[in-house]
Amino acid sequence: MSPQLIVVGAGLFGLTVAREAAERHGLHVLVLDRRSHLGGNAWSEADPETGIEVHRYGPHFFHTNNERVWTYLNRFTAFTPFSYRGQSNHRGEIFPLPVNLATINQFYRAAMSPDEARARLREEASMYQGGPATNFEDKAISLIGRPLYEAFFKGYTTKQWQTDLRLLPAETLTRLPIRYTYDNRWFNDKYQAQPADGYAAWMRSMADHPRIEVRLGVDFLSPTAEVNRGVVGRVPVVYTGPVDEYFGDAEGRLSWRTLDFHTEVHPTGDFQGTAIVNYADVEVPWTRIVEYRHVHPERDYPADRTVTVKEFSRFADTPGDEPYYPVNAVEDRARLTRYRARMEAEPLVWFGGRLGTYQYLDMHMAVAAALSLMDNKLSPYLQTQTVGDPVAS
Ligand SMILES: O=c1ccn([C@@H]2O[C@H](COP(=O)(O)OP(=O)(O)O[C@H]3O[C@@H]([C@H](O)CO)[C@H](O)[C@H]3O)[C@@H](O)[C@H]2O)c(=O)[nH]1
Repeated sequence: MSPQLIVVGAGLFGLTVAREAAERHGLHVLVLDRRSHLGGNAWSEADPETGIEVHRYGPHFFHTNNERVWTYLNRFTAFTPFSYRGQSNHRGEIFPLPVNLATINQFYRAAMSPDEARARLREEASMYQGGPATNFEDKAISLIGRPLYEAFFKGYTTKQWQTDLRLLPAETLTRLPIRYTYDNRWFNDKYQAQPADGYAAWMRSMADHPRIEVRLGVDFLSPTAEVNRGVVGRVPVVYTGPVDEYFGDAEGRLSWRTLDFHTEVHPTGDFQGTAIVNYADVEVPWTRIVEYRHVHPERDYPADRTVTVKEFSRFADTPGDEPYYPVNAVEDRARLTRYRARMEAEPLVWFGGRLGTYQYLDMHMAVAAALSLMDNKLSPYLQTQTVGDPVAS
């Protein structure tokens, strides 16, 4: 096949673009990924000892309000309903999260009504006397007051980000709802579900098209790769790898958090009774324990064994570290502005996805952004151009 579009990165953004280009425009699309599997960080596989599906790069819970994204993805996988409900271990006691009426009442040893709880948190929050709350700490204190912030957010976020919490953006906090009901679903979205046959099957189904060729283990940025950046300017490229790496760190390294995982198999059918328990206190070195069997209660998993994964967060500063979370501290934002100018000037290259745009994208956001790139930029371009100069395959 002679590629007419090259997609670098086989994550959800890249696969959506590839599929759309193949279907809408009949293009031959070459998808490259330096990893040995599809799906980016959404990849999952069966634990060899128990058969339980484990998300290799940490838990992925699909959720969206976007009808178009939901309808689109249902072409590639069936979904089973799954609403993630959070729990947090604070000083040896389990509290429901995100902060809701049960959390507030348990924390204050009270039986407040929704109105009473609102009034109580308003009173706590009124202690905040600063200016506009634009950073994580100020935002948290101005919303829920210092006691709840210090119990459930300060220690956890310090462990997760290891950055001064006054330098983290407020949006990191506002990913989580605060509710005055007993609802502890993590997300508000209309659709909350898991791919019925797992993430690997979903990703393979997206890539399964006669005009899409996938080559794994190919690093587009390596000059010795069989297809590499030498094609830039001749063939349209959608690049979803790290943007700073693409430009040789010319504007400085963007900071990322990475995760280390500690997997254990236990001789019991249920280790913690739920999919995730967060550990709020800074003295506990891990951020959370994930027990994957609870993500698929409908499956026939072993009754006498279960697998858990402890997560530890740190800066991605060693070669080979996987970038997970853009830290997005003040100096990162300045660097990103300069990278954006370079991205604009790069001929025939469209940047996308979490790594390519340095954005904290959930799965549905990656798909929506890919569809939007097709609608607003790539499709208009492809309709007016003769796509030529196929690269040797
Ligand atoms: O106990 C907690 C939990 C969270 N925070 C802070 O809130 C930030 C946002 O939380 P969240 O988006 O859930 O967490 P994370 O960034 O780790 O996202 C990963 O988790 C899943 C999913 O959200 C379920 O957990 C998602 O798919 C992943 O990207 C968080 O960064 C903390 O700063 C807290 O303080 N205490």
